[in-house]
Amino acid sequence: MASSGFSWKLEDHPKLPKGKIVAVVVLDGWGEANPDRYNCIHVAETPTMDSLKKGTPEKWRLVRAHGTAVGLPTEDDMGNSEVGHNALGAGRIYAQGAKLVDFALASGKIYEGEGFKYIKECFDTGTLHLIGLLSDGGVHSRLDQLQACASENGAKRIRVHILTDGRDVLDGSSVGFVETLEKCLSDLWGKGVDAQIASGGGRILISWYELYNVGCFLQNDWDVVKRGWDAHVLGVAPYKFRSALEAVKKLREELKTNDQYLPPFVIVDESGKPVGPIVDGDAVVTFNFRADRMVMIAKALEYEDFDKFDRVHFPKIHFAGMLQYDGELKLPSHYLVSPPEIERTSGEYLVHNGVRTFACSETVKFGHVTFFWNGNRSGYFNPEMEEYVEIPSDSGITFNVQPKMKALEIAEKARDVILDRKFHQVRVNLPNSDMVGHTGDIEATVVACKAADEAVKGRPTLFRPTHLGFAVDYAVMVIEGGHRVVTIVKEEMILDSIEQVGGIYVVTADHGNAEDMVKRDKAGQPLLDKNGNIQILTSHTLQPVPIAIGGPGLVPGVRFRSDVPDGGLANVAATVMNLHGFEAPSDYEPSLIEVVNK
Ligand SMILES: O=C(O)[C@H](O)COP(=O)(O)O
Ligand SMILES: [Mn+2]
Ligand SMILES: [Mn+2]
Repeated sequence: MASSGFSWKLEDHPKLPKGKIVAVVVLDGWGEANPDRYNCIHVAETPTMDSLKKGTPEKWRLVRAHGTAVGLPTEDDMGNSEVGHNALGAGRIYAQGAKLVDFALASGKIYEGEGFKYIKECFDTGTLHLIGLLSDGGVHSRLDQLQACASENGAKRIRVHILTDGRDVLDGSSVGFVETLEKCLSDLWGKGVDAQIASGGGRILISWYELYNVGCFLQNDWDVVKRGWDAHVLGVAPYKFRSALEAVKKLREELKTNDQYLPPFVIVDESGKPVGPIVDGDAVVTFNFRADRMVMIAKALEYEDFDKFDRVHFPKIHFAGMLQYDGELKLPSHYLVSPPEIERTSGEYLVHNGVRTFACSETVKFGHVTFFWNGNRSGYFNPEMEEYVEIPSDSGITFNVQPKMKALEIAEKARDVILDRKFHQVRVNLPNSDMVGHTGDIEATVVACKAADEAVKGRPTLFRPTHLGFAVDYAVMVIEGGHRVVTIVKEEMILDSIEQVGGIYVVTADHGNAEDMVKRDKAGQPLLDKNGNIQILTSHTLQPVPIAIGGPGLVPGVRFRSDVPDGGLANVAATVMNLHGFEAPSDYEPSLIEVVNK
């Protein structure tokens, strides 16, 4: 590094001071869209975010959070947490997994790589198994890429193990995807390839997150992965069908469940035998390009020593990921396409320049605000300068049941850390609008948006005198009618504490979700299904997201520039570096702010 003249040292910003406490708040799945009844952010009471918007255009603006602005193939690609947090933290736009796989397939390079050669060694005598999310959502995987991988690769026997989506795509779309895939596999029969779907189940029931290990408490649901293992690898599941189409149709109808939550099933032959368990000598490819829902199953498929659950049988296979999912762990060790090499992220620079950083979210978004933020890198850059805290998420429920999730706990943690003044950057992700938006429950999503908004700033709450013991520091006594005494306890949250320490805040989001909960036609009108019901949109959106800056530590004259109208999430890193008193590296996307004389 030194010989190339590279240095981690950042230039001082000519006008902005160092040492301010900067709160960076990411509202997950919080976009800006026209106000109507399906815009849960609009319907919810969100006084904090509404008041920030009043700072338009100097202190509040919109930034692009989808498509090419975050390294996705086209402008029809919605944003997602991985690419959104990558852009926020890395300050540059990297071609992301979806795009890299497209390139590799189009150029044929995928078949020349080490990963493909490795799995090909099994093709003469073994089966090629493809495991992943059956979807055209483009967030974790894409159906057209799966089809391309299944076709003309030289394998003589192929078994596909599907996870049905219903989250990045409409619920019920699994049926059409299975039809398309079955057609593609039956075309292969014509070419002498024995190809069929062998097992499946809903993505939430058999694939789960790994949350990246920084030595904190990790809450991974290995039972969920075991259900996937049993179905895909052992061929054991509570439901058996002769075809995948029958499976998804019947399970949806009979259990009244949706694609996300279909129980595990296996496909059996006429004698009731599973058609595609994974056995010694087989090749396995997990075809998701995105890591988080594949890392745990990848560990189970790869590690000789494994104690998370009883695998019953650990077949000797050649296993490759579509991408390498964790560069630190080198997991999997074989992969078809190299992942984006995201380096010199803002987090790493800031730590090298003396900025102490704290990051926090609850389990379901903890990896987003750490691993994804840091360019898909697990662990600390410097444990002496950083602390990452994971608040355990509720488990075993869908988040519409508890839409407030852990927003308050995350905000309280951030508040305490800000008031402690030990860290310069306090970064949080508030998951509510995204996680509850994904359930498609509009009423619960409204509650979720309100909860996230309250966590950003704080809320006044009425308590009777008997409750005076609680948070009394922030209490205000109010005399009503000369008799009744009511105590208004101000629950202080992130922006209040920034106010107290003279700090700065940056409030933004990683992509849209809760601001639009209905599928629309080209004119923007809600689409109805054949029964006249609106089609609920559980996915992210193509909408831009807000970014607001403020706080007493902001030098007068700081405002959003007007010459970066197309600014996107990747412009946020340079902005935050400026607010810490540094110029961003020259190859970063430009900062969104300027300082004018006041
Ligand atoms: O995995 C999921 O939950 C969704 O497909 C994407 O959501 P995220 O990008 O917000 O994590
Ligand atoms: Mn997200
Ligand atoms: Mn999401």
